[in-house]
Amino acid sequence: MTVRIRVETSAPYDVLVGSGVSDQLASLVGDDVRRVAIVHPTVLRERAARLRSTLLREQATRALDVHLLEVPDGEAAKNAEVLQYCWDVLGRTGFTRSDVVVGFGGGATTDLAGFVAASWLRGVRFVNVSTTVLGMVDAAVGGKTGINTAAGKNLVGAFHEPVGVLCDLDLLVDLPSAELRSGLAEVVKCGFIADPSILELIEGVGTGAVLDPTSAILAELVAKGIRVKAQTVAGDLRETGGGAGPWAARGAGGGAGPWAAKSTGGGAEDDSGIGREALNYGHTLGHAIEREERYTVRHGEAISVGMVYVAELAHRHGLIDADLVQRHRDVLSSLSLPTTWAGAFSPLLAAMRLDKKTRGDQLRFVVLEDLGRTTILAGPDEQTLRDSFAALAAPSSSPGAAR
Ligand SMILES: NC(=O)c1ccc[n+]([C@@H]2O[C@H](COP(=O)([O-])OP(=O)(O)OC[C@H]3O[C@@H](n4cnc5c(N)ncnc54)[C@H](O)[C@@H]3O)[C@@H](O)[C@H]2O)c1
Ligand SMILES: O=C(O)C(=O)C[C@@H](O)[C@H](O)[C@H](O)COP(=O)(O)O
Ligand SMILES: [Zn+2]
Repeated sequence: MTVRIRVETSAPYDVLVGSGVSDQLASLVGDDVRRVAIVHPTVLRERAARLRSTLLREQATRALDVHLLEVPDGEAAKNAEVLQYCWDVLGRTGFTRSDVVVGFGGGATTDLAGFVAASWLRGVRFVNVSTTVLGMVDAAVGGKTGINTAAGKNLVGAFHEPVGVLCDLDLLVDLPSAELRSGLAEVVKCGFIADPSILELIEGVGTGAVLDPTSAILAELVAKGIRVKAQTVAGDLRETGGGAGPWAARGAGGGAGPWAAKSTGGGAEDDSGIGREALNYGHTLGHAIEREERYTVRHGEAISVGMVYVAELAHRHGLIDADLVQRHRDVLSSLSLPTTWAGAFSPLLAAMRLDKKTRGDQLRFVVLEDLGRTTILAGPDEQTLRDSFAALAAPSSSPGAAR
């Protein structure tokens, strides 16, 4: 069965989820296209060659050049050097504004490919064919593209939407289970910020089915995650805040300008809706962990820890009760995702200051004010930040062991 989810931004597009949907790439590439660049990681070399053959077969009646741009696996592709390599290939092959970039891989690959498409000739069409759970439920949808710099995660990029997204569930069978779990962290995020039925499903069925790449349960969770992402970005594509979307996120932003914090010194901002920033739940600390650990920690693992952190922070500000904090630990650890962290806080605090939600000197965190309802906590005091971090220590913590 193929599920079609519409992303209703100003240039709407569909996300297709199902077995074998990558065969539909030809229909998204368009008729006036002369060249296609498929950006893929090393691990998908053979599958990318197959994707190319299928595309050429479907378009056999006309001239089409399909170039394979192999990039390093994972986060090692999200840097200026690899970006430059992609630009060089596009230049050499005469890529024009009517040609198409295809991101074929996980979130790291589609973030890079999207930024290649956003920057080449100031913007060419692109399609994502996502191959990881994390990519399907999150990275491939919504048009955030970019790379890392030495200073931090995703610090250079652009909003540039794909013209379509294909989530081929057949591709998940080769995905290492640690990667699958990492992707589920973003699904759990969607459960806490917007759709608690996700949490109920995970809690109700047991992890066997959830972690089985061929299960109907996983397919359902992927579709639910995409719906949250699609509806959230539809209301606030460029993360300017507000736009009380269907998920009723509340907090900062809105009419008073996106960074008009309504309260300082650790207050929950209060306005008409936090819009897209809700999707950053757990990411302030999570991105800092990724950077400090030189990207040896998976994105989903880092944000798993980050979600427990902001749950602790919200609890210390009287926003949520201890049971809801514990629910974070329970659901994430049931998926063998990390909920503890050891190590120094100061470098993480320094990295968090470069988070994109920061305004001036004021750190801003996405927190829950209830299950399924987010707000922004602006400028919490440093002691509370440290106390919440201390709560991440494992019961018998030794440095480096509590992951
Ligand atoms: N743009 C966004 O909105 C957005 C949203 C969430 C995450 N992200 C970004 O996405 C990235 C994480 O994405 P990810 O978890 O997909 O990681 P990833 O792209 O690094 O992929 C994980 C690993 O799995 C390999 N892989 C990919 N597909 C495979 C398959 N089908 N079979 C076997 N191996 C496969 C990759 O080569 C890589 O080594 C991070 O850089 C994160 O910042 C972006
Ligand atoms: O789509 C969004 O918006 C998100 O915040 C989704 C996140 O899961 C994702 O990791 C995103 O790349 C983070 O964006 P950033 O702006 O904090 O770099
Ligand atoms: Zn993320």
